[in-house]
Amino acid sequence: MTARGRFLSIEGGEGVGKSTQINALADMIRSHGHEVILTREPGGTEGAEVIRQLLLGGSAERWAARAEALLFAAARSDHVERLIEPALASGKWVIADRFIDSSRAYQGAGSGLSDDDIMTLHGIGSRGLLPDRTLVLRLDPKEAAQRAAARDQNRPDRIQGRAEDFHSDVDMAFVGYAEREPRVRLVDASGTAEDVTARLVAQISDLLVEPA
Ligand SMILES: Nc1ncnc2c1ncn2[C@@H]1O[C@H](COP(=O)(O)OP(=O)(O)OP(=O)(O)O)[C@@H](O)[C@H]1O
Ligand SMILES: Cc1cn([C@H]2C[C@H](O)[C@@H](COP(=O)(O)O)O2)c(=O)[nH]c1=O
Repeated sequence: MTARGRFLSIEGGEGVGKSTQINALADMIRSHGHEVILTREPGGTEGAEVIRQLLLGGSAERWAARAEALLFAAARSDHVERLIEPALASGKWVIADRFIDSSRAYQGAGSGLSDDDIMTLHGIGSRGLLPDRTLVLRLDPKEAAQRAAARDQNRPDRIQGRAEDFHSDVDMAFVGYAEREPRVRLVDASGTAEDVTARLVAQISDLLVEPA
């Protein structure tokens, strides 16, 4: 019987380097003999990518907080059922650029829904699937904002463009998860990309047993 693959998520605020790091992390895991699938949220499947456009485009007021949370949960449900679960069942590793902890931090802590409500939606949509390990990249907010602004030529998406207080609540929520939940690890995202990759690898080394 094929051993189930491992599921990792990379989390954190805007511009901290998540998308940059998942490729380097995947290369390192592949060098240990594992097949790795990279994916992102919202998105990862055809339907979820359509929902991504609905969520990230349009005016700041396009969605009320509860509708927004439901749309993220719907996108995640399709992503889990059609991509993540089949990949894990066939022994592949999956690395997701954001997962449920983004909903807890952005729609929960940032937008006022309770953690219980977010997790109830996750229970219905995705049978409560949690990553084996969640790596939260943290960077000084000014440096992260500069990185994101340079990348996006100062055109933030609907959620990225929210107030500083919102993003600070999101960041503190991630810190709280790491304090209470052993699967969640904080990783310093300052320095070179290579420095950051080394810190990420150190946080998953216990999972990296070579396949038989
Ligand atoms: N260690 C680093 N040092 C300097 N610049 C970096 C570093 N890592 C990533 N960057 C640059 O910072 C910008 C943001 O990085 P990236 O897109 O990986 O962040 P992200 O966390 O995925 O952002 P978002 O959540 O907003 O999509 C990119 O232009 C990237 O090239
Ligand atoms: C999964 C998820 C994401 N978000 C927010 C966080 C970001 O502002 C965008 C995604 O953009 P990225 O460039 O791909 O990081 O969506 C959220 O609010 N809730 C979620 O569950």
